[in-house]
Amino acid sequence: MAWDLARVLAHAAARPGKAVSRGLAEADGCVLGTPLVSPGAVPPVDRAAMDGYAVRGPGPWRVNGHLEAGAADPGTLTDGQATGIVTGAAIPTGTSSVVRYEDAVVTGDRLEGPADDGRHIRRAGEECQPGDQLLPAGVVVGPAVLGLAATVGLNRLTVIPQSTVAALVTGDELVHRGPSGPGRVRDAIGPMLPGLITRAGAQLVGSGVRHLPDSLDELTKALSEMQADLILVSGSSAAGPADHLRPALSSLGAEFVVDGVACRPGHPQALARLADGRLVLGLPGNPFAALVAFLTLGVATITRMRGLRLPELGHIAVPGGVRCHPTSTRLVPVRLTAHGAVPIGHGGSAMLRGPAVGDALAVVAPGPAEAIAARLLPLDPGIT
Ligand SMILES: Nc1nc2c(c(=O)[nH]1)N[C@H]1C(S)=C(S)[C@@H](COP(=O)(O)OP(=O)(O)OC[C@H]3O[C@@H](n4cnc5c(N)ncnc54)[C@H](O)[C@@H]3O)O[C@H]1N2
Ligand code: MOO
Repeated sequence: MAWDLARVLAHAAARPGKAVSRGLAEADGCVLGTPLVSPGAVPPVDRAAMDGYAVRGPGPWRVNGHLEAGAADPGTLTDGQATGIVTGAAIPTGTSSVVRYEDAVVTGDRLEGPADDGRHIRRAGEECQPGDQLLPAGVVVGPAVLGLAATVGLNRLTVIPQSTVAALVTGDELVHRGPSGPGRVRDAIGPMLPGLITRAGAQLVGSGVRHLPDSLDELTKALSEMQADLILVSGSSAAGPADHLRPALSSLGAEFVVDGVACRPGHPQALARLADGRLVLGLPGNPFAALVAFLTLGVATITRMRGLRLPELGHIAVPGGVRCHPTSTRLVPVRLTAHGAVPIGHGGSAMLRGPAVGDALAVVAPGPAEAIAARLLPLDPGIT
């Protein structure tokens, strides 16, 4: 299956989560399920934009007191009156201007200074009016959205919650500390998965990445038991005697959405749906191939679960050219420069050196010779 089609099918196969109401702190990283509408005006009243004196009419003025930031009733000024005020405090009724401390000349209770009408005043409703739609549904909730929600007085947001992802790393040869050696391969996929899952906008469930031996029974049991919207399984995607993913999926009656992708690396990746709707993503055991598979099918499914559209990938020039594969899409680690993308090598399917120093992957369409342009797939799935 062509790489682009596999991505689209993976996106279409996932179900968007149902919108729920969440407190602001718990809504971080979720997607707005309904538009963010301001219940009131912001600011609710006219406020001082600078520390100084609220004044009325032309100077000089007589200073009659000082307003604290939390003063509930700022009172009223008459012509020729001034009151000390702090940034953000409600201004007294009748205020025509605020004179900054650094512009003020104070002699006893007499104040002089520049006072253009309306200067240094934040008007009520200047940021928004009651009922204004500030953000549409489908926006990812980040720090600024949380701050905005609080500014307009909201305590909760309606959001599509993060989807849940479980991660299984298989392989009898894998070790999790120290170097590789004869009969030992250091697990390089397990350490990548939590960050990839979180950056993609999902939540790793269980007690983190789970390690399984090459056993059909154990894999089948784990797949039938793990409660998550998406289950990642690395290292049993090919056709060898220890590659149990496809037999396990068959025994569970799973239906394949994608069964192999025409891309290099990562061609054995697969996505299947279990009878109860949970999705299972097979990540090839070669570490760069596993990363490519997560960025291809994993990100597409999580994107849909978040209620988001599959982002279009932008095009970039590859001025030095990059070799095409005749029938498969190539995913090539590149550095981004002012002139375009530059392949950086070390992009073999068992290597992570290229992607670790790269800024992105160039998506090189199949073709007979060399490409001088490609699309860009972010290596950080949090970047769209
Ligand atoms: N007869 C075929 N053999 C292979 C094919 C094929 O189509 N037909 N495809 C090759 C490609 S391409 C890939 S990629 C791998 C996929 O293999 P599996 O997903 O079954 O994974 P393994 O066989 O267990 O491992 C392959 C390779 O990767 C190393 N590995 C596995 N897990 C990890 C890990 N967590 N960290 C680091 N390295 C890992 C493992 O030791 C093997 O060297 O199959 C090819 N063969
Ligand atoms: O295509 Mo495999 O997925 O190269 O390593």
